[in-house]
Amino acid sequence: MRCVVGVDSSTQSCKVLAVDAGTGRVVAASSAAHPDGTAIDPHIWTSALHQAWDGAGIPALGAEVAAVSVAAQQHGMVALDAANEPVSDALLWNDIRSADDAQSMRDDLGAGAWVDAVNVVPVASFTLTKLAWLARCRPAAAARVARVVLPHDWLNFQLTGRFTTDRSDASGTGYFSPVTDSYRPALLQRFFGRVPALPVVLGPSAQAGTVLPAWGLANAVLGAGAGDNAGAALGLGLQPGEIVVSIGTSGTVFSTSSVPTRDPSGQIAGFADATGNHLPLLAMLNSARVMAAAAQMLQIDLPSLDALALTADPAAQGLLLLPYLDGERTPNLPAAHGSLLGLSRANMTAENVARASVLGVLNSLADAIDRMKEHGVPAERVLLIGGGAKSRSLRQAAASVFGLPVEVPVANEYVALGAARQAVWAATGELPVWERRIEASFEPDGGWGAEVRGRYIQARQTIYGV
Ligand SMILES: Nc1ncnc2c1ncn2[C@@H]1O[C@H](COP(=O)(O)OP(=O)(O)O)[C@@H](O)[C@H]1O
Ligand SMILES: O=C(CO)[C@@H](O)[C@H](O)COP(=O)(O)O
Repeated sequence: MRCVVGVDSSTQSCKVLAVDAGTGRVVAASSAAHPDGTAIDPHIWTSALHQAWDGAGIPALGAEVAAVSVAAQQHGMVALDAANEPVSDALLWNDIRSADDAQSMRDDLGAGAWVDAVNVVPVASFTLTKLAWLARCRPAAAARVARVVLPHDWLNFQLTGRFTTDRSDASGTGYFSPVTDSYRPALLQRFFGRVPALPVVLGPSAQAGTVLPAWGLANAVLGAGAGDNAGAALGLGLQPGEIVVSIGTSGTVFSTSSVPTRDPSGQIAGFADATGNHLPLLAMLNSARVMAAAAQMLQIDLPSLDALALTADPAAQGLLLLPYLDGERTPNLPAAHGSLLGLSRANMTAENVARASVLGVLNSLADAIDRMKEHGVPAERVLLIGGGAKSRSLRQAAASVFGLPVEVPVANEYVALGAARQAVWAATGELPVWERRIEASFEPDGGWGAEVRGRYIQARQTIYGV
C-alpha cells in the first residue's frame, strides 16, 4: 500500500495531506480557507475539501491511495432535513448563542447527573445545547430536522454517501456516553423535543465505506474519522503522562487515559479518543487569535509581534492580559471580556503589549493544565502544536509559564496526520507506528514564570471570582 489521505476540516481552513503509509512522511499537502464566523453552510466545507483535495493532487494519485480519513472541528450542529439538506447554517463550537440553553440544562439535571449520563457538563459549544436553542428560537427550522450529524460526519457523507461518526466526535455532542459507548436519546427527547436520526458510531479501526468515484480514487476505503483533537492525539502517538497543548482557533489541553476523568465543574470534558480510550480535554475560545488581535491593535503583522515579544521583559514589566476577548468557554464565562491590567507609564510599550498577549494565551492554557493535574491526570511534559506554536516567543516562554518541560514536534498538520494514520488502520487492521520528530525542547527557567502565574490567577479570581 503506497499512500493514504488525511483531512483536517477545522475552524479556519481545510487541510489535506497525502501520506506515505509506511513511514508517515507527508508527500503532498494543501489547504483551503473557511470563512470567519461561528455559523457556516456545510456545503462550504465540501467546497473547501474539493479545493484542498485537488490542490494536493489527490485525484492524480488515483489507485495509489488505499484509504482516506477525515478529522474535523468538534460539536458543530449540522441539522438536516429529509432531503439531507441543512435546515440552517451549522452553529460551530465557538458560537455562544446557546449559552442560556446550556445554563438551563445544567440547572435542570445538575452537573453530577450530566457527568453520570455523558461525562460532560453542557456548555454553549456542545451540539445538544445548539439543538435546544434551535427548538426554542427557530421552531419552524427545528420541525424540519430529520437528522443531526457533526462536521466530520457531513464530509464522510460527501465522500461515501453514508452518514457515520466515531466515538471521539460523538462524545462531544452532549447526547453520547463515552463510558457506555451509547447514545442517550432521552436527553434529545428532553431538550430538543424528539430524537432525530443519528449517525452510526463506528469503532476506531472501522471502515465507513468506499470513497465515491467522483473523488477520483479507485476503491479507497474511508476510515471512521474523528474529532480534531482526537485526530491530533493519534497523529502524535500521544501517551499517558503527555499533555498536548494545541494553539489554534481554539486552545485545547488534552491527554489520553484508559479511564474516564470525571469533572462535575464541567471544565474537563470527558471525551473519548480515537483509539478506544479516553481524551480528557479543556477547550478555550480564545487562543491563537489573541495574538492576531494584539498584532492588529499594534498595526503590525504576526512576525513583528513575535519579534517585539522576544525583546520585552519576560514578565512584560507587570502588564497582564486576561484574554477573554470572545467571552470564554473554560472557565465558563460566555459574557466575559478581555482585560489589560497593571498599566503604568513605564510599562505601556508595544513590546510589553505584545508580550502580554503571548503570556495571556499561555496563562489561559496553564490554568487548564493545572485543572488536569488537580484531577489526577499525569503531566510529565507538554507537546506544543497548532498554528500558534509557530510563535518563537510563545514556545520559548511556555515551559516557564507551565512549569513543565515543553517539546515542540516538527511543524506538521497533526490532526490530518492522525486521520491519515487512522486510514492505514482502517485499510489494514494495523495501527502503524510512525516516528514523532521533535523540533525543539524547553525547560522551565528562573522564577519569572511563577510570578506571572501568581499575578494572573489573582487577577482572574478578583475580576471573575473563578
Ligand atoms: N507565527 C505565528 N504566531 C502566532 N500565531 C500564528 C502564527 N502562525 C499562525 N498563527 C495562528 O494560528 C492560527 C491557525 O492555527 P490552526 O491550528 O491551523 O487553527 P485551526 O486548526 O483552528 O484552524 C491562526 O489564528 C493564526 O493566526
Ligand atoms: O471545541 C473544541 C474542542 O472541544 C475545539 O477544539 C474545536 O474542535 C475546534 O478546533 P480548532 O478549529 O481550533 O482546531
